[in-house]
Amino acid sequence: MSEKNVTPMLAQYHRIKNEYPDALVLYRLGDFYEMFYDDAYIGAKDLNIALTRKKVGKSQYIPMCGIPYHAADSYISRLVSKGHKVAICEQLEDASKAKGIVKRDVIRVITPGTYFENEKLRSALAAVVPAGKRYGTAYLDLSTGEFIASVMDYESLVSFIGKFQPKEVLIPQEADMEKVKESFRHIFFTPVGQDFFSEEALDELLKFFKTYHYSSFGFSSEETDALLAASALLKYSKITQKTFLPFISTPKPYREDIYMRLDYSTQKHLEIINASDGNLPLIKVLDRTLTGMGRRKLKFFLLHPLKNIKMIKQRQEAVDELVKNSGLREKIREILKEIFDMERLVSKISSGTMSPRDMVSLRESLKQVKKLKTLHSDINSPFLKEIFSKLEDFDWLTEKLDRYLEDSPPVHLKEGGLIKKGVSKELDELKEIKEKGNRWIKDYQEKQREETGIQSLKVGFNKVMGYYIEITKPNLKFVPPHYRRRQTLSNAERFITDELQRFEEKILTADEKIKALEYEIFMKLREEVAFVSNIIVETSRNVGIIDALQSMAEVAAEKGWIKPQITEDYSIEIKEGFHPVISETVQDFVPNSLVMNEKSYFHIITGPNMAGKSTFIRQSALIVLLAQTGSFIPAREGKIGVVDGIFTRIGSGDVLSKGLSTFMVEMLEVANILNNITDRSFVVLDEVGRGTSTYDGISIAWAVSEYISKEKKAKTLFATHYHELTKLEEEIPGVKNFHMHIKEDGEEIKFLYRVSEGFSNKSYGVHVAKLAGINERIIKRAYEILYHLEEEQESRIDETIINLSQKKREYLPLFDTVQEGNDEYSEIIKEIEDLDLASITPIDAMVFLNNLKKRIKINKKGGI
Ligand SMILES: Nc1ncnc2c1ncn2[C@@H]1O[C@H](COP(=O)(O)OP(=O)(O)OP(=O)(O)O)[C@@H](O)[C@H]1O
Repeated sequence: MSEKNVTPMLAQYHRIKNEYPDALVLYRLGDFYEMFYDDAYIGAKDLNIALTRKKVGKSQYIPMCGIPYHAADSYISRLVSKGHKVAICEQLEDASKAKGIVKRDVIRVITPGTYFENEKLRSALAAVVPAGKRYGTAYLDLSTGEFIASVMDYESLVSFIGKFQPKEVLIPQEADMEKVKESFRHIFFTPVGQDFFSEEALDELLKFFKTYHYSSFGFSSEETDALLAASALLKYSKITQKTFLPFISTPKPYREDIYMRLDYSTQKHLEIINASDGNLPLIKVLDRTLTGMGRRKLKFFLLHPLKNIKMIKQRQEAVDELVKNSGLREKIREILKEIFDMERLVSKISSGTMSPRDMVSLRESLKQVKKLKTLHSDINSPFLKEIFSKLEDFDWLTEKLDRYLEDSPPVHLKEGGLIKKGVSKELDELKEIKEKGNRWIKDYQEKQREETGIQSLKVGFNKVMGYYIEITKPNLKFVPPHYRRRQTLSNAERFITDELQRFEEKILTADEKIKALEYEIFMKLREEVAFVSNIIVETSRNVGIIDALQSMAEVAAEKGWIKPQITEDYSIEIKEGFHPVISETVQDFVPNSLVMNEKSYFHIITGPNMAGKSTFIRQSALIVLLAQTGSFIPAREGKIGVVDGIFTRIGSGDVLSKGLSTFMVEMLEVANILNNITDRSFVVLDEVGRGTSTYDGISIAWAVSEYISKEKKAKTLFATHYHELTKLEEEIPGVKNFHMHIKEDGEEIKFLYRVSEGFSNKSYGVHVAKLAGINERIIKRAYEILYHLEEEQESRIDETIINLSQKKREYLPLFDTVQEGNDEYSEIIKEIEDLDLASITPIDAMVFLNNLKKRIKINKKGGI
């Protein structure tokens, strides 16, 4: 259709759509939001609604689909969760009063990361900008105003995104972020122009927070890339929110150096926040929080265990006091129950979505905070005391809100019924007029009858005429001169007086005026609250900390967990520890102990399938993790030498990215562990090498164990079915063998779930197959094959290992064949020397190695 031929409405639509080519435009038409053209096809398909057509000329039609205005929220969230941007195009004037086409424009663009008011979607935004070998990274949650930024390496970036799980990540258009995208297929990556990450955007950020220099946020000059990412987030939020931006805290530096390393695969393997089918995640067992702020804080604590011993002890003391003083804990819990999600409420203030009911919720929450504050004097632990003392008193505000706001106002702002009597004289008068309108008319009628002596005089009302005084024809001679004629009927005449007219004006407009005036007063009140939103948010975050700490205490008290001793030592000692999650569901869970020190730090754990190996190694990692969050631990006694990170390689897990085999993922994770561990790390390996042939698997498992135990000396628990590995104990002093105890009774075996010293050289895999119900004949045949294989294999592998152990191990035997002095040799050595291990990613390391191997092969053949 040519531009000339389009209807005015369609011309308006095209103008708007041209401004938002990458968004689905929801065009408001009466009670519907309509989508046209390609948007209609997408909308109809993704929302599973009917695709219709709209007549736009004499005989022309365009594709259309629509959603009802009153149910728009659920449709929009479905579109957004599929990764669409949605531009909401509203009518900006009353259609009945508009001359010509109704004015319309986009009032907001909703994207996966900015739909902050939709609780189900849990929208949050991040931005990443490459900065040399590192990344400027920022995160903004518009529903709470939380805003953090940092500069980090690739591994930390992946871990950061894994912890915060933003729904949408802004990246510079030209940046190659394929690797990150591969790891997070459920997150939407939105490329934006370089201007989002520019000096100008940074200036805008500083202006927005009314400061001249970023140092006032606590950032150093080395962290400007973090601020560029933060600037992109602010710019994007402003552009998408258009009119109302929710409350945003000043950006705060995210200091990863105070937290232990917890990479993304470890977060997943340990099932801290989410668990695979049917399992409970750790947080479900630990969550006794009573507020939204507390829930978020607890999640943060669990994903950010501390490294700093002083900070751990501070938190521990707080939890300890709350465990011991159950009266205090109960008082705190009673108060917390009455506190709403203040952070979320405050964020609504500046976005204009705060309803009068929200305001009442905020008022009631602030009153509870005051109650909480009074408990300050009952507290001894310095950390907890400090947090309580930071709670602000909002008496002036709650008193004002009490005076102003009705106790149960309606949800909608423009319905009236929000403001109490005594706030505004004008409002009170208006309300009185409205309330007393009928009474006044009766009185007025009485007064007129008396004054005129006409007993049949009536004061009436109709929509066309308004108020009138009706006098029958015979009485017309008694009508006083100030009555003005309005209408003549067959047997009566209708009049109006100045007084009645004034009343009419008042009463007819009173209702509208009341609503408008109440709205105005409410908006002023909201502005006042907005003015102190920073302090309210600060207070509500402290409420969150109190809630998270009491939750830890509640769990510890209820389950009889103990306070571990936290030390600077290398050693870890856990007496009778149990798995915090599995022990909840398994009856008679068998506790197990773990002692690791300089003499025994690499534990190889063997044992049959189903004997409890995985459970034991995971429980140990979880206990260390819990201890370093400041929590109590599920054990009889515990002494934890602080670790700098927990690294796990467990099971096949879910495949990080499509296109990579399970074995490749396994090796990537192992490579990451080997690159990043130190002697202070805690490593958990479950069946490394399982995903390939037995010989390859054993060789890799052997070499990895040797490297970790000899070179890195990281405390490691390695569960394996490769019994050959138990020979490492003879070679490396810190390596010790353990096995899962079982009881054999003829053909039957019984799992005791007890970890004992020494090794077990049987897998009982066929036995487990039998337990699973596999046909007796197949089981018999499997035993036959097994005996045969065992005899053959044992002699071969043993021989190899004995030979190997007598030979000095070289980690780069590949170069034996490349002669020194050879150019290729020097080049290869130089490339290895130049390689920055701290910044190379596992996948790049694999590619690099592969390349070297190829070149060496060629060299061997006499090539080059
Ligand atoms: N300490 C324990 N006390 C009681 N039951 C336990 C204990 N540890 C494990 N179990 C039970 O045994 C089951 C199997 O445990 P787990 O997966 O740890 O065995 P595994 O040795 O790692 O097996 P596989 O080698 O086949 O992976 C658990 O799901 C649990 O029901």
